[in-house]
Amino acid sequence: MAVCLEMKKLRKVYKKGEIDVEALRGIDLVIEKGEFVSIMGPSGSGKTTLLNIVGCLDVPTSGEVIYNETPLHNLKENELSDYRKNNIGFIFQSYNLIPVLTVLENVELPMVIDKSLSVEERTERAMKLIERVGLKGMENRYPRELSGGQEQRVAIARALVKNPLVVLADEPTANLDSVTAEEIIEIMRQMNETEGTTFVFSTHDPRVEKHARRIIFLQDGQIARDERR
Ligand SMILES: Nc1ncnc2c1ncn2[C@@H]1O[C@H](COP(=O)(O)OP(=O)(O)OP(=O)(O)O)[C@@H](O)[C@H]1O
Repeated sequence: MAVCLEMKKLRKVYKKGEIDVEALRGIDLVIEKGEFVSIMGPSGSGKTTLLNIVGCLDVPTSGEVIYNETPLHNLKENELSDYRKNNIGFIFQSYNLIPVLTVLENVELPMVIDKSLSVEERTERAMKLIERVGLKGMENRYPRELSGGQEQRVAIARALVKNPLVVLADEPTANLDSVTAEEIIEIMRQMNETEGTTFVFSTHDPRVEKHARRIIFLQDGQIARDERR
């Protein structure tokens, strides 16, 4: 299997006044292409910090993140932001859709700055994903006209629209009821199987856990267990 993403001796220390908070204390982890990985652990164990660093939204205090043989620490700030836009899809617990844009426009958004695609190609690709996440016929609705589960489906379509190397999801089901939470994970799983997209998501939720193929348990900023199923 080809390596998608590698973390080497990752450390993150937050300064809180006089106090240093060690959020990550030496994470070594290899994630292969096509994996479906859940990061679990108690509140404060470092899940969000880890996803933020892997997603180029924050930088580690020390250690390395290497994507597909690209070491992120060699990139300048603007290069890092380009790398993120082109290679990483995000799904957030609060969906983060743009309220004044329709479902179709939200899904098209990551492609708008990409001049290599025509308007027709963008629309076609977005519509295909909207259908794949089960929202055909809802493309002209606004986020306020959708349920939480439907909003998260839009977010999944948006995260996938540029064929990213990896999709990172920080507690994607935190605001959903249990049936909807399982549906959302099931859609992510189908995308993982059919498109081969690598997914890394954090969760507290045991209902979600059972769908993961690999579970990394964090405890106090370290990997306590790494289970494959
Ligand atoms: N910006 C920050 N400044 C200072 N400390 C922070 C900051 N962000 C996180 N921390 C601390 O780092 C540690 C790890 O936090 P993190 O949010 O990564 O944990 P988590 O596992 O995602 O928690 P939760 O499940 O509650 O979201 C915690 O002790 C937290 O208080």
